[in-house]
Amino acid sequence: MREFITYKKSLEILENIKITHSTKRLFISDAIGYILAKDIIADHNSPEFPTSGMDGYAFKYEDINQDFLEITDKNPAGFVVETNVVNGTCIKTFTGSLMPKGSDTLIPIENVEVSGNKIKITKPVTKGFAVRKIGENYRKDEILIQKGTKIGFSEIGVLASLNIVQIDVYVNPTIAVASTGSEILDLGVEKTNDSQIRSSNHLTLEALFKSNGANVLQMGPVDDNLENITYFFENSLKNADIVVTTGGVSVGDYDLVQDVIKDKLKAEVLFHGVLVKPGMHILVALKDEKIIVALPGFAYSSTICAILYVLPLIYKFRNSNEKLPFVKAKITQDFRKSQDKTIFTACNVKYENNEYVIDFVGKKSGTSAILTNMLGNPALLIQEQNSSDIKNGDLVDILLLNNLK
Ligand SMILES: Nc1nc2c(c(=O)[nH]1)N[C@H]1C(S)=C(S)[C@@H](COP(=O)(O)OP(=O)(O)OC[C@H]3O[C@@H](n4cnc5c(N)ncnc54)[C@H](O)[C@@H]3O)O[C@H]1N2
Ligand code: MOO
Repeated sequence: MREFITYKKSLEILENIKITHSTKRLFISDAIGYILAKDIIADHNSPEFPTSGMDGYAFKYEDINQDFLEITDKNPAGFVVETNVVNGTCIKTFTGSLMPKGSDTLIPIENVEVSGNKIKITKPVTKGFAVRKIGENYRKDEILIQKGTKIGFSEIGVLASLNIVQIDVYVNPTIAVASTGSEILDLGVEKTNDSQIRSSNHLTLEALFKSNGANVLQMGPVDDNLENITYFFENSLKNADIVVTTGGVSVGDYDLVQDVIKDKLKAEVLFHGVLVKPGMHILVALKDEKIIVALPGFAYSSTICAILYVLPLIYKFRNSNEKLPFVKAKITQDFRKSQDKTIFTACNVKYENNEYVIDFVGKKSGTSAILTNMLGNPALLIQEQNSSDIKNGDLVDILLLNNLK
């Protein structure tokens, strides 16, 4: 009989798996979604010089009460004006232009009357008005983006403003994915008997892993015999960091995946069986520093276990500060604790009045085959192994699923 470990213990084992990280250099626009491998530090102030934030006239604030100021020059953005501002004068200056030497304040065009080459200030401003100070945006030597950050649009903008063309990122893991089972058919393959079903698992997992930053080698449904499954593993272990399968890990006569992992590959099994629902038959093993995650065949079970176990491995390979989005939520009905396991139940989630609220409207109950329960705006209600029944209005733990799509 296999020994089933607690969910907590299984996470500790996963946490202790050692991973060697590697990095590569990418052009910034190609790095979207990757994890930064080195801090980004500003090598200059931004702006480097006092810069105008509006269109108007640069002048000395001490002249604010003068009847008129003489316009002595024009100062378009992209040029450096030679003329200095002296008392009694101003220089027409535009948004993005450097403030001319001698000036300290900008009076917007809306605040003056112009006659000939003179302006009269009709609506005064405070000293330094509309002048962007040196370092307003960032200061030289400031750490602007920390190692471990996921690169998105705002990071790309900051990198471009620093004139950084390429950055070092962590290499994303490659995951080989396959589904097993003699009853499962790939898309488009014709049914030859009533017990055959369409394989959804391999494609659900490909989507999940890709949306979370992994490269996927899609191996499709694998014919359910020892030879094919062994060949699949041997081949995939050469080309991937993680190999994920579905099916063939429980207690049936035809549960061949576990036999191949244990007897043919002689992989080091870290655990086979966790006190969770769904997914109690999950098997995690190591083979020559590669990680094997064999998930149960049921569609809901394999998806939940992939979220709980494979996504954290992806985060680990990416050396990122990403975490599964566990939050607290208010439940709107009583909910019984049905088994002595950590239980993950699909629910609907919404955010209202500053809190997450969950319900189970439209959710079907039955076996772990029901993947449609994860459509819409889903979350997972988490009931700890040693917890008791939940009461309407309680604050409960949930995992937000739409953040992972
Ligand atoms: N006597 C027992 N029977 C079962 C137990 C048990 O403890 N004792 N555990 C049950 C639980 S819980 C699960 S989960 C499943 C896990 O079994 P396997 O991992 O061996 O998976 P299969 O038997 O191959 O498939 C289970 C189920 O899922 C369907 N399936 C399989 N592959 C796919 C796919 N690619 N796409 C969609 N659906 C798939 C398959 O048709 C089966 O209905 O074992 C229970 N039995
Ligand atoms: O381990 Mo199964 O996934 O609970 O139905």
